[in-house]
Amino acid sequence: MRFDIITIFPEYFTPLSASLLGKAQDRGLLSFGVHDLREWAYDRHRTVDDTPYGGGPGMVMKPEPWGQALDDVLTPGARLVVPTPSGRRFTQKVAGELAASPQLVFACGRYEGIDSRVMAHYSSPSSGVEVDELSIGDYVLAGGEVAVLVMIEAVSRLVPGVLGNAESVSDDSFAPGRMENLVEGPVYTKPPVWRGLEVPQVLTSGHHGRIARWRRDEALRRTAALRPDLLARLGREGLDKHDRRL
Ligand SMILES: N#Cc1c(-c2ccc3cc[nH]c3c2)n[nH]c1N
Repeated sequence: MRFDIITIFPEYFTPLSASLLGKAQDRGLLSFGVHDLREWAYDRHRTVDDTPYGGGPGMVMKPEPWGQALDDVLTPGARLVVPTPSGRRFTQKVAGELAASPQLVFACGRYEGIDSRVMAHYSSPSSGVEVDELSIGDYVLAGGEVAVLVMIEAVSRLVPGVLGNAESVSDDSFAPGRMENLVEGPVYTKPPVWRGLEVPQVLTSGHHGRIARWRRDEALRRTAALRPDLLARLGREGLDKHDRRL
């Protein structure tokens, strides 16, 4: 899977060569291209912003450099992802959708955002590109770079082979299927007792059925306590007969 990022702050993306993502690149599972938008700003000062039409505070990113950059970077079948506080919520389900794309191109806005004609241009059916304006949450950042790091990490770990055999995405919080609309329960490792606190006995019982049941019960309890909004979404069809006993 190919990720391309267009930004005026390429240095934000040096972490991509670290840890999980670095190893996945070395194994040829993922590839990244980080591009400085100013390479497509041809005036002497490499200008990428200007004052907003209609007045108002701040600056808006000019369409011309973005058009040149995206024309060069996008390939057929790519998805263009534009982080914005006004976008569709980025969720585990959306991450799964994006993970199916051969190429994701991320447009990192700054200032008051990117001239809206850029998204309109690439949203037209003739462009052959799918455009997703996405938000990682209801708070305001200074630009799209941090949001892109979040999305890349969430999407990359869903690409087959990126996670080791020991790790699984199917039991993740929010994972489609049995964990959709649920958060994970508590986790434990050695020592069996720490500062007087013991590991729940069921986890050392070796009884896999009981362990699976306990984990689901704990996931339901934690979801009810921490994310009742998700539990409401789960609805009765998402609960099995045992769950309803809780
Ligand atoms: N995704 C996302 C965002 C942003 C965001 C994204 C792009 C720009 C460009 C200028 N300011 C931005 C804020 N703020 N909060 C979110 N959840």
